[in-house]
Amino acid sequence: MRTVVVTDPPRADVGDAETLGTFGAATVHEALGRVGYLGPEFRPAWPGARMGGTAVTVLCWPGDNLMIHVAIEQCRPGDVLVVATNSPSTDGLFGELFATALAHRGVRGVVLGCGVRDVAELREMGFPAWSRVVSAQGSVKATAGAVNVPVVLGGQVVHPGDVVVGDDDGVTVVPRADVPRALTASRARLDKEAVNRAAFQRGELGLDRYGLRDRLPEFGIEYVKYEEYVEGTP
Ligand SMILES: O=C([O-])CC(=O)C(=O)O
Ligand SMILES: [Mg+2]
Repeated sequence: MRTVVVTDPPRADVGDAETLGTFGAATVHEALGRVGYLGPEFRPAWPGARMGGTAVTVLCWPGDNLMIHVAIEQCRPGDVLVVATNSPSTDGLFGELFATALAHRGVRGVVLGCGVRDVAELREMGFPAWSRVVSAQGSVKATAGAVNVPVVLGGQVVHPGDVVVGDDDGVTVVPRADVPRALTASRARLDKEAVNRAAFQRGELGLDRYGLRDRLPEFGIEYVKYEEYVEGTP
């Protein structure tokens, strides 16, 4: 690995990233074809956190947040800091002091493959943060890593400039080239869900609405009266 800091990488439109943030992690993930989700391990540090921004990526050594200090200078308004470690770590590499510096630069949030700390302060500040764990474990500032190189988090490759969407459901990453498709497909999905929601509010069933009732035999699903079921049960 080269200990490089890549400056000014191309990034997705920050307005588009913000819009995808309002759509949410689940909608964007579904709209793209059920891809890009970092998985259920990535949890918000406080409930209600929501954001969409463009990735500034950081590769740190476990227990060492030197490269976060280096990365902050590279962050521009509308960015999201995405922190990976080059071997698994639960240490609390990031807290409210880093968040203060990022908020000053107009950064919309942070996603950490390791731990976060100062959760109460992050909640009070309203600074969005997602991580695998909460951990008070402190860090050193000793080892070089990289900034704005591709990193892997939750099995997904995150390139600098990709869109990162986070909410209570977790985090979804959208490759920069897929942003136009994500916007169109997410809007279509939200419109479709609005129509379905209205139908469910009227009492319609998904079984009928989605044409599933006629397909029940195909799934091998049969209806059996309770008495028959009990009699047939050994
Ligand atoms: O300083 C650290 O190592 C992380 C932290 O707690 C903060 O950013 O407030
Ligand atoms: Mg702290």
